[in-house]
Amino acid sequence: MRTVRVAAAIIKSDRGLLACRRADAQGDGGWEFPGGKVEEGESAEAACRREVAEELGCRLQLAWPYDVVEADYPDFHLVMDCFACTLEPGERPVATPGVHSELRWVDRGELMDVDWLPADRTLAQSLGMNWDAAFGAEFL
Ligand SMILES: Nc1nc2c([nH]c(=O)n2[C@H]2C[C@H](O)[C@@H](COP(=O)(O)OP(=O)(O)OP(=O)(O)O)O2)c(=O)[nH]1
Repeated sequence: MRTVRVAAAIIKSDRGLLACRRADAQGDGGWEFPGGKVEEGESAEAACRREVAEELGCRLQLAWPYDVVEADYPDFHLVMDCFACTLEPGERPVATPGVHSELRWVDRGELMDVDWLPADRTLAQSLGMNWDAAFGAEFL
């Protein structure tokens, strides 16, 4: 099966983690962490920073490798490099029409209330369990 390599940004602010609702051709889609496909010859971190700039119009400050998530979808195998990120001071994400229909900051206790894409559910669970380790002051 075809493998699709994706990089995703788990962006933390004092309001929680940024969840983005995909604007699919059929309308509103599932919720995801912003990101997209890694291009030929590009590092996953560079792809993560590029996609956040393109889709949300803002710059990441930190981008630490958090996990690599794999999932089998009906038509492809997903390998997704996920980074624990912060925004450069003063940056504010704005949804690009046609890419995301809605943005939402999700706090630790709300992580499992979100209708995540299938690959993101276990990731969200792991983020809830490892919140302090991933986003503690000593880490970020
Ligand atoms: N960005 C992102 N994609 C995810 C997540 N979870 C998940 O299953 N995916 C899947 C959905 C898509 O099939 C694929 C990413 O493709 P994409 O459409 O965002 O990539 P892209 O921005 O480069 O899009 P394109 O221009 O090539 O269409 O990975 C996630 O948390 N973030």
